[in-house]
Amino acid sequence: MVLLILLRHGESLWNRDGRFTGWTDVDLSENGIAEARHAARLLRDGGYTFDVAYTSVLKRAIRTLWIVMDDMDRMYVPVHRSWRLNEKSYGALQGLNKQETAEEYGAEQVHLWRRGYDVRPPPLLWDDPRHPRFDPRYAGQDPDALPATESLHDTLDRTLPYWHEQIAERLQDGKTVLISAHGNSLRALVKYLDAVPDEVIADLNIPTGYPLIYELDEGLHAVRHYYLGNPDEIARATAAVAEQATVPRG
Ligand SMILES: O=C(O)[C@H](O)COP(=O)(O)O
Repeated sequence: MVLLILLRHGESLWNRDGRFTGWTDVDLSENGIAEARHAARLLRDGGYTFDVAYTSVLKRAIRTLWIVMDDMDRMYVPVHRSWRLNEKSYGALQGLNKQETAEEYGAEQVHLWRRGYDVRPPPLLWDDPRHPRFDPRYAGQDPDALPATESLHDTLDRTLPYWHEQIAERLQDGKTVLISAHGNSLRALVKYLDAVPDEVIADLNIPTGYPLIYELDEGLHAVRHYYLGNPDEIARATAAVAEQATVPRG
C-alpha cells in the first residue's frame, strides 16, 4: 500500500475576495497561512510523513508546502515544481469577482465555466499582458502550448503526463508523495484516480487546507481516500467552495 497526500493550498487573497484566480500568482491570506499550519498539524497528529513533494509554480501552493514542511520539520525533503500542477487557467475571467460575474452572466453560465468538464472560460487574448507567454517563469515553454484558458479536461490532459512521468514512479518506489496544488488541478487528479465520470466531477469540490489521503495499491489504483480533519468543518468548507458563485436571493 502506498500513500499519496493531496493538499489544496490555504486560502489565498483572491479566494478571500471571491475572485477568479487561475494562473494569477496570488499569495496566501492570513487565514490561508493558518490553514496551512492547521494542515501540518493534522498530518503530524495523524502520524503522516512524506518523502518527496510536488507543487505548482504558483506561490499559494508553494508557500503552503513550505509551511507544512517547516511545521513538520521536513524542510530537507526534495521538492519538484511544475506548471503542469498549476490551477486551471480561468482565462479572461481571472481577476473578476465570482459573484458579480454570476450576476452579470447568470449563475448557470458561471457554473459551466467553473465546473463544466469540457467548457472553457473566455480566453485571454494573445496580446493580453496576463497571457502566460509574457511571464518569465514559463520562458522555457513553447508559447503556443501555454493555455489562454482551460476546461478541466484540458487541465487533466496537461497534468496527467507529469503524473505518469514523474509522480507515479516515486509512488511505485514506495515513497509517500505530497502534492500541494490547487482546487482544479487536484480535481483533475481525483477524477483520474477514482475514474469519476465527466458529469459527476462537476459536483466535486475540494476545500482549502485539508489533507486528502489516498491509499493506492501496487498498480497505483485508489483503494480508499479520506480527509484529515473535523468532518463537519470539512463539509462546511466544501459547500462554501461550491457556493462561491451563486447569486444572492432577494
Ligand atoms: O482559480 C480560482 O479561482 C480558484 O482557485 C478555484 O476556483 P473555482 O473553485 O471557482 O474553480
